[in-house]
Amino acid sequence: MSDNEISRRRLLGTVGAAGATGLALGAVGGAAGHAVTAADPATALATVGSTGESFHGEHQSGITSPMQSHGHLVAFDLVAGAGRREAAALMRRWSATAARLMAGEPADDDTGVALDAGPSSLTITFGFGRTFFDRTGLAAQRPVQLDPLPAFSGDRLDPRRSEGDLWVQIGANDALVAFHALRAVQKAAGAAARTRWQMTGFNRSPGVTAQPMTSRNLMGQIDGTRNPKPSDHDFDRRVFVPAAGSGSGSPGQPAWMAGGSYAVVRRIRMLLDDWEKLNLRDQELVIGRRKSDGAPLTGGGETTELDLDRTGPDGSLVVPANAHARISAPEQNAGAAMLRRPFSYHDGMAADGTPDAGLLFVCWQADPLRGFVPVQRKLDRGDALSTFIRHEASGLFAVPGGAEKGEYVGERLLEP
Ligand SMILES: C=CC1=C(C)c2cc3[nH]c(cc4nc(cc5[nH]c(cc1n2)c(C)c5CCC(=O)O)C(CCC(=O)O)=C4C)c(C)c3C=C
Ligand SMILES: [Fe+2]
Repeated sequence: MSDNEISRRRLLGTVGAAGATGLALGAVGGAAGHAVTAADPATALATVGSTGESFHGEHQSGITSPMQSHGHLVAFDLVAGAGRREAAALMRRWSATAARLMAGEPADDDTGVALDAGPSSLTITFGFGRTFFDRTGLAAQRPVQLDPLPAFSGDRLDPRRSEGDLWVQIGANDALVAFHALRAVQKAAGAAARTRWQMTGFNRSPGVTAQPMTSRNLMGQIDGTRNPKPSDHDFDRRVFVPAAGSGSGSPGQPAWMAGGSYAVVRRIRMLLDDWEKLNLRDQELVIGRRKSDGAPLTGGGETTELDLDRTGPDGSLVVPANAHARISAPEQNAGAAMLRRPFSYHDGMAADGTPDAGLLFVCWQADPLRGFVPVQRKLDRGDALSTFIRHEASGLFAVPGGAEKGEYVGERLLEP
């Protein structure tokens, strides 16, 4: 064991105590304005570093886990000649790597990038794309839910940054921990799979607002208010595939998907130069909610229901007919709903000089035909927001249930 590993483990030994006592965030990182070195007096690990998510469980982590400040989405294709055996070995390696990193332990042949940091709420989530099943001879096991998404009129999709045999979502509350996990996953792919595309995103850092609050996107809106909540009576039914025979299931789901979910991934560019030219009132009419606090234009606070029938003194609807929050509401889409868990992205400047920035939109549902598809169909026809966004890449992935101890993710598909 190297000295670095020893010091990392020593540091991790403080994790339990730090987490339990709930350290003041003021202790993080030492004084501002000078570089903090190892010679400075030690402080225990801050809550943000010491918090960890569990790799094992009924569902994979990274679906209902709190949104993290740093993320990587990466798709892989199996190499020519790699089939079911190689895919099973790959999922075994990836699961072992994820379990270690999420516990704050180093990977095999560790790069050292995350040494000294705690788990930092790292999650690593694995999914299978439609093409995975033909490549591995498992076409009979492919869920119909992975049938291609319909083409939408506003789509400007780049196939080189879309789909893929395998998909990995990485999230962490530290940029180095997230990058370290990305490299470890890529390295563990070995000779079996090659990166097809990779995207990097971010959200607010934990602790930067006076109270915990719904995140903002790069248009400045509070985004996520009306997400289904784990405490909702129908949350599990909406988000996760039920076990066969539970009586509550989506039809046609294979047994290996029990406890799993479907991720729709869209890289949605925001046309920020155009958006930022709109005055505040017009920006709020596009969404149907106030920008400052996310409250409906019909009044109340962030969590007050929209009054979709309310008209103003001139007789026009207060929440316009084409407002995004109206068109996407479950009440307008036969109950269709999804759990939105996005990252923002900023990839510098596009060739035309505008910011290449927007939303890595990731949404989770038990069946895309009862979640993303009907809602996007409706948005595609008449959403006021569509003038200011462009869907540039797309992916649909079956994300199996979580692994029990001693099991790897996808084992129920690959070695039933
Ligand atoms: C097909 C699904 C959706 C896409 C694509 C989408 C893109 C998108 N949305 C925002 C900003 C906001 N969306 C809000 C609400 C909202 N959006 C969707 C679906 C998609 N959005 C749903 C299902 C909902 C909830 C509707 C409801 O339950 O009533 C909001 C309002 C606040 C909130 O509830 O989260 C904002 C703001 C952007 C910027 C965007 C693409 C870049
Ligand atoms: Fe939305």
